[in-house]
Amino acid sequence: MSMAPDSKPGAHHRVAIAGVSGRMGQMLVEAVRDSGDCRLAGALDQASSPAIGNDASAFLGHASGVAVTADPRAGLAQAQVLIDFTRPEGTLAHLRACRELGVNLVIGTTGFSDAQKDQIRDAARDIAIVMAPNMSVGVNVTLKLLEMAAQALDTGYDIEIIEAHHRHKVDAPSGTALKMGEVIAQALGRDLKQCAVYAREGVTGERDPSTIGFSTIRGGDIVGDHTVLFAGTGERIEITHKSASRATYAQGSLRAVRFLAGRRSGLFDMFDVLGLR
Ligand SMILES: NC(=O)C1=CN([C@@H]2O[C@H](COP(=O)(O)OP(=O)(O)OC[C@H]3O[C@@H](n4cnc5c(N)ncnc54)[C@H](OP(=O)(O)O)[C@@H]3O)[C@@H](O)[C@H]2O)C=CC1
Ligand SMILES: O=C(O)C1=N[C@H](C(=O)O)C[C@H](O)C1
Repeated sequence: MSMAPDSKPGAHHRVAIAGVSGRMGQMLVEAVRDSGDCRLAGALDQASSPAIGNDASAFLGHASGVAVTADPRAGLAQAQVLIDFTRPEGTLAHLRACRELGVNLVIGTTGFSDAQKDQIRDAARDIAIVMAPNMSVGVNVTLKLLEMAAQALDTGYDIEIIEAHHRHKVDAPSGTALKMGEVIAQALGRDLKQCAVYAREGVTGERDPSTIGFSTIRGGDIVGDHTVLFAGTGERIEITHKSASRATYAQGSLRAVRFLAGRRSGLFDMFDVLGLR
């Protein structure tokens, strides 16, 4: 296996990655390695991870010269920006370290509570953050399509959001499905907290037309499928996005890194990064 250290003298975005041995972490290491303008500058994982102390790119048969550490200060020391795809409690620990050290943050993690989101909003007074439950261009364009569809189909259409993911996913519904619900609810002047229906069982009664329903499928290695169904009388419209590879999330994350360069504070999402607002 060839292990040539990666020097990239011209690269100017110094990127640390949290959850570096995870599905997204590994995809991000590869995307950074293959990019012309980013360089791996730190690699974080849990103290219990067998990867601690190893080179972060070893799984690619390549040496980045960056060892995986569980110490956020060590992992962030050389970084301008951290990309975090972990779990909410991990992201919040990294957020505190980023705030102390003035390191910007790209958050892909999903499953935050409202209180946890408030902590992120507060930290964005001191550092610049891009946070989005889905970094792919396709999903963010789909969100815009949903906004338009919801406005045009505001009466007479029942709205159901169906998502499918791999067997390892721990949160439900997916962050993307919830975001789709929020976008649709906002377009219709509804509050998702009041109108979301997350489960149905037994004698449910007839469907309340003001609700937005969610269905979750978990199985195998499904990367991520989302469908929004607008079911009317005599017709139905389905808007579907299917991910076949996590590379799209990684590429979107690198676009977020470039967007954050030179920004000192503020909370942004992929609509800002992609100019879709
Ligand atoms: N925004 C987007 O575009 C996308 C978002 N996601 C989200 O990203 C997150 C990660 O997904 P995925 O990569 O599939 O998950 P994985 O479980 O494959 O990876 C998570 C990584 O984070 C580490 N980790 C877990 N808990 C903590 C913690 N408390 N502190 C620090 N590190 C921790 C894990 O370590 P260990 O293995 O040792 O537990 C692992 O290295 C999920 O919330 C998912 O929904 C996923 C894809 C796209
Ligand atoms: O856990 C995943 O895999 C994914 N999570 C994100 C979500 O919860 O929406 C994005 C994508 O669907 C993959």
